[in-house]
Parts: sequence; structure tokens; C-alpha cells
Amino acid sequence: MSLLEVRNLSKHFGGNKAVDQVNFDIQEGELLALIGPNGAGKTTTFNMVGGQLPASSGSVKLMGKELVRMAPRKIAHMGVGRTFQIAATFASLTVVENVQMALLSHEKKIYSFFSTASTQYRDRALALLAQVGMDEQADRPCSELAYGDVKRVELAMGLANEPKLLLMDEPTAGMAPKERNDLMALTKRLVIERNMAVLFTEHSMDVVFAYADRMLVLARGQIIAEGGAEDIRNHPKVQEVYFGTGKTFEKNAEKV
Ligand SMILES: Nc1ncnc2c1ncn2[C@@H]1O[C@H](COP(=O)(O)OP(=O)(O)OP(=O)(O)O)[C@@H](O)[C@H]1O
Repeated sequence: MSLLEVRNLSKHFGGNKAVDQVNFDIQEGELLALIGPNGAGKTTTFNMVGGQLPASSGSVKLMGKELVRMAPRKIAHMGVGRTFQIAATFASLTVVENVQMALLSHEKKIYSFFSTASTQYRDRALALLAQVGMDEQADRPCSELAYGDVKRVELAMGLANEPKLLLMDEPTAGMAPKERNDLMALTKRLVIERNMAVLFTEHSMDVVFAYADRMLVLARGQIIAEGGAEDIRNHPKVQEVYFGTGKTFEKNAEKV
């Protein structure tokens, strides 16, 4: 059985078929990229898997259990994690406090954080930070961190509920090439070490071709291609939808 099975998943906004009868599987230990031009339906697909958006029809099963129509919180508890950007209001908290918040939230104890619970889960938070190489910066406010380091903290927060599948929406947006590669190399290492799976959307083709085990290409709400780097690079439909967008599909694209 696949870790995640998506079958005939659709989302219609009025007459707009944002996602139209999409099918795919994700296996444990897999880093899977969901790519496609602007408006292809990537975010909509993501939000249906995470439960933030109700599907119009279709099925999403995690280890055989149906997630469609389940509340996002329940889906998170079932083992689907998600990296969210650290909200501006939490930037003044330290690195470790942000990860503690994520742990508390997972345990439904968020209400107590600002009173007596500020020391709770510190050790667990530090252990997560060590996995992303941020334990030495644990007591710095997030607002002082370099952008790439903030992304590492967000990754540690995404791991707080021990996800079997982690969803990452454009994890490297706004990053310099070196930071992008570092973050994706770290993500790949975590996928292997934790035997989890990651589904990520991405606009940087260099990152996708360098790190994804497999790619799904969406265009106008439908999957037009699926496979490894060679299959995708040479796929006529993929070349067609990206033609004129300035995206490169060259071999050995930038890798720092
Ligand atoms: N809440 C909404 N209401 C109406 N239409 C929406 C809504 N969200 C998305 N859409 C439409 O659904 C389609 C797919 O959008 P989506 O954001 O999923 O694409 P995307 O592939 O993530 O795009 P991008 O790469 O630009 O983020 C688009 O036509 C978009 O305008």
C-alpha cells in the first residue's frame, strides 16, 4: 500500500476546474515535487491534501485512511505535516520558543504557552533544532536570523508532529542558490533518516531536478506528466506548457 493515494481529486471554483481528476501516489522515503506553470493547481492540490480546502470530489488516503472531509487538525494528527511561514507576531520569540509553540500546538496546549508552560518541551524542541542544524542559535529571536536559517526553523516546526508526510509549499522561494541547495539537501537527508515522505511545490527547476526523486507536472488542473528528471525533461507536453516561460530544463542546471 502507498503512503498516500490520491484518486480522482477535483476542485471546482464555479466553472473553473482548478484541479481536475488528479491521481497520484507517494511512497515512504520519497521526495516528490509538484510542479507546473502559474495557476496550474499546485496550491489547490496541496490544500486539499492538508485539509485546508474541501475537495469537490475524489479521495485522499493516508495509509488507507480517508482524509477527505476530515478537519485539518485531525489530518495533522493522522501524520500529514505542513511547513508554514513563521508569522510576524512570532518573529520576536526565540528560535526554540517557536519550535516549542509547534510542539504545544500539536499537543493542543497552546493556551498555556504564555503563562506557565514556557519551559515545556524545551528539550524536545532542541532535539528537533539539532536535526536542522539550528540548536546553537536556539535562544536568538527569529527576527535576527538570516532568511535561510528561518526556513530551517520552519522545517523543524513542520517536524514537530512527527509527520509521515510533510507538505512544503515553495520551500525555497526568495532564497539565494546556495541557501536553496542547503535546504533541499537537508530535506532530502531528513526524508531518508526519518523514512518519511515530502511533497513540495517549487518554481526553481534547478532545485527540482537536483533533489526530487520524482516529479508530477500539473497544467490547467490535470497531471500531464510524471516521472524522474529524464522523463520530465524530455516530455513533449512539459516542454509545451513551459515554452516561453523562461524555465530551463537543461542537464546539469545550476547546482552550487
Ligand atoms: N479561492 C479561490 N477561488 C477561486 N479560484 C481560485 C481560488 N484558489 C485558486 N483559484 C484558481 O484555481 C486555479 C489554480 O490555482 P492555484 O493557486 O492552485 O495554482 P498554482 O499552480 O498554485 O499557481 P501558482 O504557481 O501561481 O501559485 C487558478 O485558476 C486560480 O485562479
